[in-house]
Amino acid sequence: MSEIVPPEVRPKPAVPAKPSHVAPPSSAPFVPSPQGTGGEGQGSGRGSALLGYIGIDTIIEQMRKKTMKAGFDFNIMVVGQSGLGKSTLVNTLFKSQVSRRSTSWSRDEKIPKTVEIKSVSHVIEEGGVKMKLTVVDTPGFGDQINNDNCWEPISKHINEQYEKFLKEEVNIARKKRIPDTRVHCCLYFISPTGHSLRQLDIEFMKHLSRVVNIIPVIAKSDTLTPEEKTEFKQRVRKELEVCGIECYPQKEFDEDMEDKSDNDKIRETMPFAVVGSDKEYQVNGKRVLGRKTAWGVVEVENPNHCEFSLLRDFMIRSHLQDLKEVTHNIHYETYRAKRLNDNGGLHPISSSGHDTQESNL
Ligand SMILES: Nc1nc2c(ncn2[C@@H]2O[C@H](COP(=O)(O)OP(=O)(O)OP(=O)(O)O)[C@@H](O)[C@H]2O)c(=O)[nH]1
Repeated sequence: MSEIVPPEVRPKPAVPAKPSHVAPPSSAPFVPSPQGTGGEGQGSGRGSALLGYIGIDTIIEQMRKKTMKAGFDFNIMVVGQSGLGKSTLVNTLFKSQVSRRSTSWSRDEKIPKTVEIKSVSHVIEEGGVKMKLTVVDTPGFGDQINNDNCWEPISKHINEQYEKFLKEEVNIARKKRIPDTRVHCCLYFISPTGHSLRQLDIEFMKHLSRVVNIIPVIAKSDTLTPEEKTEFKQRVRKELEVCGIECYPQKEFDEDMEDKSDNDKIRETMPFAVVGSDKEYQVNGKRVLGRKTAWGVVEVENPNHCEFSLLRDFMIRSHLQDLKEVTHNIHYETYRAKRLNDNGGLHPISSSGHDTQESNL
């Protein structure tokens, strides 16, 4: 395949791009015939398998290379009362110390009585692909005596990231690649009470589901029996429906029937009943992540024990890109449209003739 040349110096292509396994073209220029048999009759002598070959099928490879070079950003926010296993689950998820435990934050520190938001970034590499994972933690959420409006600082933080992105976007000399600090996914930890959602859970999800992708999880599900778990999950789904709360993946954004059928299965499984642990144990000769109890090891990645692996596969393997797209195309777009609309739709020009958009956003 030909070398990548910046657009300014790139000559007009005489021969379309081809995969490397294709023999080099003859010196004759490529002239597509009306029948789509390019090169035919030009004395090229190429095999019939190459006739009409344009090279569209190399687009995926081109995109893969570009994306690999640029790398991925993925930002997860974890929200829930203290002690529900947020740090443990995030550590389990990426099998590395990616949550706040890896920073100077110490377990002995007193839990702050206000919601303080902290971000920690790590670069994870797998199979040559780099991903910058940022975990946004919200210690102190719901830990106050009066938890009214405790979702507000979280909502403010999410909107601030949209605002940052918007400011970069409307800049005349904008960066080639705008740093993305927007929250792509919010894991909301539900306490494993076995009863129902608390008012705080409902309030949080009601307000935040409109601005961010929420994935609810039942924390520490090893503390529930299988029957209790099933009933609790059903009750939570019903409550969410009654309250009109749409978690991710939202029905209205299913793109086609295949998408709908895949997402329906996920919606029927939610909220994921998870168990977290970053400790390994020997089970049947294999090392597994688990929680050792007096009755045996709860295997975190065993789907018969909990839904951690379902959550991981869903969030990382099947829906990571979609989480980012919904964030950009729906949540950010809604923020952007409202913000620019509030601003009169146009950037006001100051008396000096300068665009005042910076000061007005
Ligand atoms: N039974 C059980 N215990 C868990 C689970 N996950 C974490 N724990 C334990 O719960 C305690 C609190 O876990 P953390 O991960 O620190 O909880 P957190 O939500 O990050 O808590 P804060 O840091 O206070 O916000 C630790 O002792 C963990 O070992 C789980 O799935 N099941």
